[in-house]
Amino acid sequence: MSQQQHLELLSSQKSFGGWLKRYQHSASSTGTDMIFAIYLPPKAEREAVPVLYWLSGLTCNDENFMQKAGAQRMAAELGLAIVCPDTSPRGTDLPQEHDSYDFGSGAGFYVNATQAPWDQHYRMYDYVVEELPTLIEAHFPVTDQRSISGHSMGGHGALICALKNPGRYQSVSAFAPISHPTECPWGQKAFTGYLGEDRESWKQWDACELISQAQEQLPLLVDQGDADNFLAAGQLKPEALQEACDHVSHPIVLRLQPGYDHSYFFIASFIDDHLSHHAKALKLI
Ligand SMILES: N[C@@H](CCC(=O)N[C@@H](CSC=O)C(=O)NCC(=O)O)C(=O)O
Repeated sequence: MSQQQHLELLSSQKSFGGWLKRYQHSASSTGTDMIFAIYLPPKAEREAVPVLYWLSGLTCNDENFMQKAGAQRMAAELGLAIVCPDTSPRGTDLPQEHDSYDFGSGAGFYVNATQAPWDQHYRMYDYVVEELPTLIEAHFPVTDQRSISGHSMGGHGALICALKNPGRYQSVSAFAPISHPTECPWGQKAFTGYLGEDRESWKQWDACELISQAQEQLPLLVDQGDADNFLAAGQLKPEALQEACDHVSHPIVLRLQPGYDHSYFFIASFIDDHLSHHAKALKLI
């Protein structure tokens, strides 16, 4: 099992007194090798620390957030580890897998595919919710206190992972999440490919649908730039998330940030607020 798993260290860099490391391992959920990045704050040299899981968006891998969000300084101060998985299995060569940026490689959507040939490998939900935390908690000086956040496709991933797993995360937040994937072009393309034509089956992977059945009301923190081109294109639909929350009185703070786009410049501008949100829930401050 995971305790015996071999982790191959790919790189290691000191950062704000802690360490940023990248590892590769053989993942049973995806049946492929997977790479993840982990930032361990200085405090982890003395005691176990909680973990924030960050799920990135379309076209990303484990590196985008660690290189662009500027989260390490505050994570070091707080004593918070950060783990970034990849956004899809790699190393497979399924039909059309590498043809578009919004489906297949780099676009796993954090679901468990049910449709061939994707169902053999595209099981990113199981990977990020179960396999990766089990591995992280067995190999690193971390506690079982977890939070989750993400951007765009990864914001969708963070929301559904928290909503589907009451008690597993202490807090959740998202930047420009794909809030209502069953009703936007990105989500409809991905869900048709991974989950098939039965739209009823899609609902278990849609945050707006899951809100109404939530057994735990973790307060949602969501930031959205109002100059985000994907907002204008109808891919993100934060208003649907707000409406779904209002309908069942689910707590949400949805902030429309004037002038900000969809990029990591936007994420870097507000990452400290999100880290504070998680640190409070994790009782670090
Ligand atoms: N290439 C595409 C857009 C790709 C893009 O913007 N990806 C975002 C996430 S979008 C939703 O999941 C991203 O995070 N990119 C990586 C980065 O480091 O910025 C196009 O051209 O439209």
